[in-house]
Amino acid sequence: MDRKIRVGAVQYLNTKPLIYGLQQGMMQEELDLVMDYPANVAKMLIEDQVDIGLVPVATIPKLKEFHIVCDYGIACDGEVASVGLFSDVPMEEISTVLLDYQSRTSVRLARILMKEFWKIDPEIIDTRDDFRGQIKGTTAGIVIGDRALEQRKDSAYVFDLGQAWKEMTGLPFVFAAWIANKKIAPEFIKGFNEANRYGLDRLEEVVEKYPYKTYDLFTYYKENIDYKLDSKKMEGLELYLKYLRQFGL
Ligand SMILES: C=C(O[C@@H]1C=C(C(=O)O)C=C[C@H]1O)C(=O)O
Repeated sequence: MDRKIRVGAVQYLNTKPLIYGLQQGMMQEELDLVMDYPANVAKMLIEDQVDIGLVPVATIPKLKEFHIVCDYGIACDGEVASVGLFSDVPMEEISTVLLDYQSRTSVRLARILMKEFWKIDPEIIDTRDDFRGQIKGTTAGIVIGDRALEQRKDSAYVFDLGQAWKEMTGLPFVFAAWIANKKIAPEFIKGFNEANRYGLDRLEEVVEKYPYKTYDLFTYYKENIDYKLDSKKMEGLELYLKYLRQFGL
């Protein structure tokens, strides 16, 4: 390709280590970076406004062509901390669940867990804009990203979706991966992997650059988010995609 590759990334804290190298100037001749929340990055990739996006994996079935172009993504093996079902009341008293408009993967994961694992059948409502103020009484909500790290302080009950998936399946879970909607040159992929690794190898610098008081970022980056997309993660991803087909999600 003789133009720059257009890359869409997510504006959450969990993405900072992956794009730190790019933001330090790596690959600046080869790519342009735009940032948005996950559902919008998915839309950009589907509509070909970007060539590669850090997109929710629930986008995969919506693409005519897809290639996972990086060894790193947003995944977990157990508690993820930033994706939860937040509630004032115990699980069995929840009447309504609001679904985060910024998410494509976790909202579908929540539907799977409610049916197969938690065995609850509340009213489910899609949201369009900030809805966190409505999480009260028997109305619970699925919240993702930095807003979920904040919501942990506001809700009496936090049901972690990474933890629930692990308990149900014994597997890790992949939320988002760098996915291209067309073939990308191997030299670009090699450089892109190195750029992703740059920040992961320098977490102290990343944390220093983006200080955050609400949640300990070392815990988040080292114990909650698990960035390497190894074969066990791919097994978790395959199983999730199978559930999406089974439930028509
Ligand atoms: C773990 C997270 O994964 C995110 C969850 C996504 C989704 O639900 O669609 C998409 C991208 C990821 O950034 C998070 O942001 O908290």
